[in-house]
Amino acid sequence: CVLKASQKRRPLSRLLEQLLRNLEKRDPHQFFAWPVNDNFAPNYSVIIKRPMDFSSIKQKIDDNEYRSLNCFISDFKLMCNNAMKYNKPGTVYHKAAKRLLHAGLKQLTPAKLRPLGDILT
Ligand SMILES: COc1ccc(OC)c(-c2cc(C(C)=O)n3cccnc23)c1
Repeated sequence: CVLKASQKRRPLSRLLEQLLRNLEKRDPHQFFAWPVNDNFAPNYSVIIKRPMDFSSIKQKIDDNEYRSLNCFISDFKLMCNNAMKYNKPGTVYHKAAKRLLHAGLKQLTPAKLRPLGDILT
């Protein structure tokens, strides 16, 4: 069937959704799935000025807020760096963030992205 204009996803959005799904697989405990709650993380909103999580990234994709792949990658790095800033080294969250950042950036190298064609140009 022919998709209505409203159902057509922009090529960049379709790519970012695919990349997001692959990144989420590297967060098996879903520590990064939702915004961190101050009730579980004392003073989180005081220490972390720009919170970020996978659900917020998904919302930004759906709202067409990402104008480029680099903006998407910046939010992914922000999310991981927030966790490495708030949580002390050696904690489960700091270690999970470090692993996620490392694994995620390996998925986002030009060599890995090139097969996706000139969608990025
Ligand atoms: C233990 O189960 C959960 C469930 C959801 C969480 O964040 C969405 C977190 C969580 C995630 C984080 C992060 C990412 O810093 N965190 C920091 C302190 C206390 N809890 C958390 C933990």
